[in-house]
Amino acid sequence: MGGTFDPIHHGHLVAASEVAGEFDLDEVVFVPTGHPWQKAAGAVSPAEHRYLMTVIATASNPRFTVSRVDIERDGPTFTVDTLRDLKRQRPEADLFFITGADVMAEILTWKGAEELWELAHFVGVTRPGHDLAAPVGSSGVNLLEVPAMAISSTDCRARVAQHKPVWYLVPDGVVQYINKYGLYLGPEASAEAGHVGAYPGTVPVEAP
Ligand SMILES: Nc1ncnc2c1ncn2[C@@H]1O[C@H](COP(=O)(O)OP(=O)(O)OP(=O)(O)O)[C@@H](O)[C@H]1O
Ligand SMILES: O=C(O)c1ccc[n+]([C@@H]2O[C@H](COP(=O)([O-])O)[C@@H](O)[C@H]2O)c1
Repeated sequence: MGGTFDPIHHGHLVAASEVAGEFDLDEVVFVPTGHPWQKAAGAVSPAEHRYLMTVIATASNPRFTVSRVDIERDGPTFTVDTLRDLKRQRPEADLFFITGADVMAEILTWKGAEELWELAHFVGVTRPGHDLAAPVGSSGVNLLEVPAMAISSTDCRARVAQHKPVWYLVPDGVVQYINKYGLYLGPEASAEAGHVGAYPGTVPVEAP
């Protein structure tokens, strides 16, 4: 499952768990993006924070792992590269790529979209507020209804910035990580609050 995970939340985890159960997957690899070029013109937290929050969130599930392939590759993150890297690392694996309905609707705009269907089975899951459909011209795409989790990373970031709780929207360890590093407060509020490790700023998203 690829994502920016800024931060990872229970919508991601429920989607991954449901797909793993439905398709009897041996492993779900969470792949935090390096440079998510289609994210809104704003900014994305440093990859190491997003990676570590993903590790914390998935640590208790023996079938969940986290890959650094996208954060270690320079340049914009393209799923065609992600899938090739994962296939190189696991030549015997039958790959599935999990997306929510919003992302499924965008796949035809991705780099090398026409090749993607041969590299993995795509599984689109329902997400509140979005219609779920297989992209025109795709092949081998599965659609799955999962328990509705009206949670987004955007909303979690906004809640933290407004000093509202994110308990139970994200795993407890992720709440504590966000507080420890003063994420999503903005650099000034974070420094004033004297958080461990100065807030390292944000990384502008660059289009390819
Ligand atoms: N609540 C949810 N239910 C189902 N799928 C989800 C949910 N939230 C995210 N996803 C899916 O998880 C993947 C990674 O999403 P991402 O990390 O961009 O989270 P997000 O909540 O959409 O973030 P943001 O609000 O910053 O855009 C995408 O395929 C997305 O569709
Ligand atoms: O390959 C692309 O061009 C492409 C464009 C946008 C998003 N993706 C992938 O879609 C997944 C979800 O991305 P995001 O930005 O919604 O967190 C993640 O794995 C991204 O790398 C991929």
